[in-house]
Amino acid sequence: MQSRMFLVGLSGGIASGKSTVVAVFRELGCAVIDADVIARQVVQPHFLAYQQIVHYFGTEILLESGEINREALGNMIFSHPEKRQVLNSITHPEIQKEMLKQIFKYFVLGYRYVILDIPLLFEANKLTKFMKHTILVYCDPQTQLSRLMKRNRLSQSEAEARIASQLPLDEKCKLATHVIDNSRDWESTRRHVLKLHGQLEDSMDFLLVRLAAVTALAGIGGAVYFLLRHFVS
Ligand SMILES: CC(C)(COP(=O)(O)OP(=O)(O)OC[C@H]1O[C@@H](n2cnc3c(N)ncnc32)[C@H](O)[C@@H]1O)[C@@H](O)C(=O)NCCC(=O)NCCS
Ligand SMILES: Nc1ncnc2c1ncn2[C@@H]1O[C@H](COP(=O)(O)OP(=O)(O)OP(=O)(O)O)[C@@H](O)[C@H]1O
Repeated sequence: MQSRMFLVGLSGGIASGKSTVVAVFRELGCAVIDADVIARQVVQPHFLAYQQIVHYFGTEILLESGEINREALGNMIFSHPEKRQVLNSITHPEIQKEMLKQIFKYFVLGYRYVILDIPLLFEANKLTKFMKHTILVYCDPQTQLSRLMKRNRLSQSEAEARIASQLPLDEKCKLATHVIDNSRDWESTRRHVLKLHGQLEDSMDFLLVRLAAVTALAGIGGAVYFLLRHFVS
C-alpha cells in the first residue's frame, strides 16, 4: 500500500461532457468515483434518503415499481429552487458518506490518486479544499444547450432551467486548476484528456521524489547526530 494519495475533482455543467471525459480516464486505468451513480444508489427503496424523499415529495413521484420516477422528480426540482434545496439536503450527505467509503477502498487498493466526478463540486465549494487538482469539463453554451435537449429530449425552456440551476460554466472555469474544452469533436477532447493524464502522472512522480528527498535528509540528519554523539566529546 502506498503512503500518500491525492484527490482530483472533476466537474462541469449538465451535459458538458463529464461522463465522456471520465470514460477516457477509466480506459487509462484511473480510479474514478461518479457522484451521479452514487446519487442513484442512495435513493433506492429501503435507503434512508428514499424514505425522506417520499415523505417530502409524496407518493406521486414514485413509479408503479415503487422506485423513484427520476423524470418526474427532475421536472419538479429543476423548476423550483426551494424543492431542489430540500432534495440536495436529503441526498448530499448520503452521497458524501458513500464517496468517502469508496475513496478508502481505492486507498487500500494502492491507487495514488482518485478522480471524483462531482457535478456540483464548485457549487458546494467546501469540497475543493481537499483536492490537489480540479478539472472543469467545459463546452460553449450553445453546444451545451443543444446536447442537453437532444440527450434528455427536453424543450429549450426545460433545458435552460436545468442549466440555470447550476453556476455558469464560465464562472466554474475560473475556479478550476485545469479546463478541458469539449465543445469540439470527441478526438480533440480525447487528446486533451491524454495530455492531462500525463500531467497527473508526473505530479505523482513529483510526490514520490519529495518523499524520497525527505527520507534521505532524515537519514543524513540521523547519521550526523550519531557521529557527533560518539566521536565529538
Ligand atoms: C433530479 C434527479 C432525480 C434527476 O435524475 P436524472 O436521472 O434525470 O439525472 P441525473 O441524476 O443523471 O443527473 C444529470 C445531471 O443533472 C444535474 N443535476 C442533478 N441534480 C442536480 C441538482 N440537485 N442541482 C443541479 N444540477 C443537478 C447534474 O449535472 C447531473 O450530472 C437526480 O439528478 C437527483 O436525484 N439529483 C439530486 C442529487 C444530486 O445533487 N445529484 C448530483 C450529483 S451530487
Ligand atoms: N465531443 C462531443 N461531441 C459530440 N457529442 C458529445 C461530445 N461529448 C459529449 N457528447 C454528447 O453530449 C451528451 C452529454 O455528454 P455527457 O453525458 O458526457 O455529459 P455529462 O456532463 O456527463 O452530463 P450530465 O452531467 O448531465 O450527466 C451525450 O449525449 C454525449 O453523447
